[in-house]
Amino acid sequence: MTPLLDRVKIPADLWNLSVAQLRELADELRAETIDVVSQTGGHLGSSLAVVELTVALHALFRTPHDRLIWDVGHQTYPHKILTGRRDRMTTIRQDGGLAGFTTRAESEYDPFGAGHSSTSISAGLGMAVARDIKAREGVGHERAVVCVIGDGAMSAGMAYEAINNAGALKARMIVILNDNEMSIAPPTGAMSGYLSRLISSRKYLGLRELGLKLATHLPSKIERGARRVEAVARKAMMGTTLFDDLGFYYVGPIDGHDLEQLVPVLRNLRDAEIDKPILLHIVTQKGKGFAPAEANPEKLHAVARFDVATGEQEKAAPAPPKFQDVVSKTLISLAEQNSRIVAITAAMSSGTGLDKFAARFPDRFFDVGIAEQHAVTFSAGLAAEGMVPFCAIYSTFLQRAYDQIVHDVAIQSLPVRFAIDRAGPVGADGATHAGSFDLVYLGCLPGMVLMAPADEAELAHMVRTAALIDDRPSAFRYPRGSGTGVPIPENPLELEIGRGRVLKEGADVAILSLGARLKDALAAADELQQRGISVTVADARFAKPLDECLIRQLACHHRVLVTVEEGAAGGFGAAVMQFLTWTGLMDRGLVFRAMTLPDRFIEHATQSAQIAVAGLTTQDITSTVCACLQEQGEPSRSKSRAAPLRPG
Ligand SMILES: Cc1ncc(C[n+]2csc(CCOP(=O)(O)OP(=O)(O)O)c2C)c(N)n1
Ligand SMILES: CC(=O)[C@@H](O)[C@H](O)COP(=O)(O)O
Ligand SMILES: [Mg+2]
Repeated sequence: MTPLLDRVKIPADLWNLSVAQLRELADELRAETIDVVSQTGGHLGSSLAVVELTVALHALFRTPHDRLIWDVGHQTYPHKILTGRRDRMTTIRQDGGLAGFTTRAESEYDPFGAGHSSTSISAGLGMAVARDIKAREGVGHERAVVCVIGDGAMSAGMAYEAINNAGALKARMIVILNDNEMSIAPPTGAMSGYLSRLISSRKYLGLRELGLKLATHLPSKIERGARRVEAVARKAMMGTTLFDDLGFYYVGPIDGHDLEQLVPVLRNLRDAEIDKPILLHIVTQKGKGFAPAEANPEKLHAVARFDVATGEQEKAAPAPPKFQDVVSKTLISLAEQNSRIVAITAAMSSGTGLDKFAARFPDRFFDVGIAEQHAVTFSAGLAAEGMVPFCAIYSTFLQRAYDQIVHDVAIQSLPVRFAIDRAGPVGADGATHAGSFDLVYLGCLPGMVLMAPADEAELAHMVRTAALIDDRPSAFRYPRGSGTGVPIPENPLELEIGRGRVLKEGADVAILSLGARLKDALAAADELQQRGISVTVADARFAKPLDECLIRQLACHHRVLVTVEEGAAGGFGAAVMQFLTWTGLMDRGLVFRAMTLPDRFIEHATQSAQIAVAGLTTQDITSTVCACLQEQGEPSRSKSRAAPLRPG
C-alpha cells in the first residue's frame, strides 16, 4: 500500500506535506524502490541510502527549476520514482527503458547526466556561475544549485579541483556529502579516514545547535559582529574542517535518515544568504531499510533480481569463468613466482577480480580509490623502479587517465601493464560504461603493445605475455562477462609480440578478427562455406603492433578482407586500412571493410542486443562478406588459389 506515493505525480506534490507525511512517504518510497529493483536488478544499496534525502530535497527545492545534480547517478531510483517516471521503473536498464543513471534526454529533472563519478561539483559550479553571469546581465532566473556526492566519489581528484574552484569563486551552491562510509567496497585512503574522523570526533549536531548556527547566517536576524562571534565560537568548539579552510561553509555531520533534522537544516541552507558554497555532511547507511543490503553492502551495491523476503539474488545460469577471474587467477599464479608483480585498482576490486589477488598478496595490492589518473601515474612510478605493475581499470574509466597514459607511461616507455576490463558493450549500464574507445585511444600511441583475447585461454596467454614485456607499456582488453568455455591453460604461453594466428584457411574471403567476436567470425565462415564461399579466419591477437606479414598474406590471397572488432571506428580496422593503403595492397582490387561499433552511443540493453545494434553479429559478418563479394562480381569465384598461410 502506497497511499501517499500514489498522490505524488511530480515533486511539487511534496511541497505542502508535513514532516510526518514526508516520513511516511519515505517509507513508501523505500518499499517501492526495493520492490522495483527486486524485479529489475540494479543499484540497490546506494538508492536505499538516499531515500530520506531525496524526499527532503524534492520537498524543499523547486526542481527542475532548482538544479539537483546527483553524482554517478546510480542512487537515483527514488528520485526517478518521484519525478514522473514511477510507471516506467520496471523498464530500468532494459532495452528502450529508463536508464540506470541520470540522463538529460530522459527527464528535465535530470539537469546533468552521469554514470562516471565525481563530476557533480564541477557541473553544479558551472551552473551556478552561469546563473550569476545571466543575473548580472539581467536575464535568467535565481535558482538553487544542489549537488549530491558520495564519500567514495570524494576520493577523485576532480572533486577537489571543483572544490578548489568553487571555494575561490565563493559560488552560491550547496554540496551534500552523502557519507555512507562505503564506496562499492569499503573506501580506502586518507580522505576517507578524515571523513570518518570528522564523523566520530563531532557528535551529530542537535537540532537546536544547528538552528542556532544556521540562524546566524540569515542576515535579517543577525548582526555582522554576531556572525563573527559565531564563526569564532564554532572554530573553538569544533575545530575547523578542511572544507571550511577551502572556502566552504561546512555543516554537519547530521543523520541523513532523520527527516526531522534534514528538513529544517535544508530549509535553512536554502534560505540562508551565505556568500560562499555550503557543504552539508550527512551520514547515511548503504542499503538502509533492507536487512540483507545493510548486512552486505558490497554485494548488494548492484544486484540481480532478488527475492524481497530473503534478499536471495537470482542465480546466473552456469557459465564459464568470467574474464576478470581469469585475469586474477593468472596474475596470482605469476605473482607467486615473481615478487615484483603488484596489482592496482581504482575502487573496482571485486569488479576486476583483484579482490582475490588482494586476499593472497595484501601488501602487493593497491586500491587507490576512485582515482584513475593517479592509479596510472602511480603504476608508472612503480614501473620506473623495476616493479611489474598490473593496472586493472575498466575501459570506460581509463578514459579519464588519458594524459597520464600518454605523458607518464608511453612517452617514458614505462612497462605498465593495463588490464582493461569491460571492453566493448557492457549491457545494462549503457553508453556511459561501454568500453568503446580504448582501441582508438591506445592504438595511436607509439610503442604501445595492445592485445585483445578471443577467449579466456588467450587472455591467460596475454596476461603472461604482458608480465614479460619489460621495455614498454602493454595492454590487454577483454569483455564483461564469461568466457567461451575453453580450457584455461595451467601454464600460459608467452605470445610472440605482433603475431596473429590463422584458424581456418579458405580462398575467397578473409575475416580478420580482433578479440571476442572471433566466435562469430568462425560461425559466419561456416555459414558462408555452406553457400560455396571459401573463407579464411584469422585472429589478430594484437591491435598493435600489427601482424603486417599476416595482413599482407590475407590481402594478397583473397578478394575480400573484413576486420571485426568490438571497438569504435579508428581502432584496429583503421590501422589495418592504413597499412593496406600505404603498402599499395589496397590498390589491387581488394575489397576491404572494417566492422566496428557504429558512430553513435548505444543505449542500455543486454550485451547481445547491443552487439546486434552495433551490427557485429554472425549474421552481420555474413552479410557484409556477401555484399563485398557482390561488389566484386560472381561470389563463388576465387581470385587465386590460396597459398598456404602461416600456421597459428
Ligand atoms: C570514474 C569512475 N570510476 C569508478 C566508478 C565505479 N563506481 C560507481 S559507484 C562507485 C562507488 C561510489 O561510492 P560513493 O560515491 O560513496 O557512492 P555510494 O555508492 O556509496 O552511494 C564506484 C567506484 C565510476 N562510476 N566512475
Ligand atoms: C555505477 C557503477 O559505475 C558501477 O557500479 C558499475 O555499474 C559496475 O559495473 P559492473 O557490474 O560491470 O562491475
Ligand atoms: Mg558511499
